[in-house]
Amino acid sequence: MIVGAAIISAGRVLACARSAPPEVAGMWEFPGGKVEPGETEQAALARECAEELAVRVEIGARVGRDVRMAHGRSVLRVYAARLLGADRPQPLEHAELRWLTAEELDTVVWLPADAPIVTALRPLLAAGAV
Ligand SMILES: Nc1nc2c([nH]c(=O)n2[C@H]2C[C@H](O)[C@@H](COP(=O)(O)OP(=O)(O)OP(=O)(O)O)O2)c(=O)[nH]1
Repeated sequence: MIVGAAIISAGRVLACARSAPPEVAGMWEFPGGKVEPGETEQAALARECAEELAVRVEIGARVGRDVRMAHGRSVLRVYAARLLGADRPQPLEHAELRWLTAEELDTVVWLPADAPIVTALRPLLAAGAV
């Protein structure tokens, strides 16, 4: 299971450009990663957001459906999240971070598996529902 966090603040979602591996460097994703054995999905997201962005997050509702990845062995699941305190994301592992409005979601090239998530996120973001 791969989990991702759609971190939302003031009507924008945080998009992160991968720095590696070369095949996907420069493509955009939600911060996150593999859930480790014995870890809840929420704990995995909190850990990954701390490692990748140096922020604390509160995890909310699921966004979109589970997406089976190309090789069929893992699944991508994304949750809405919000920043805690005055924490501000830093690109500790990513090439670049951008805050995107609903209208700007298509201005970056997302990893292919993220397409249905982005489609589900767009109306939620536009309506201020997340
Ligand atoms: N984090 C994240 N990974 C995604 C997204 N979409 C997508 O296809 N993936 C894929 C890319 C990778 O093959 C995999 C997650 O890898 P990762 O490198 O972020 O995970 P990780 O930190 O746990 O991995 P590792 O370096 O410890 O092996 O899921 C997304 O939106 N967020």
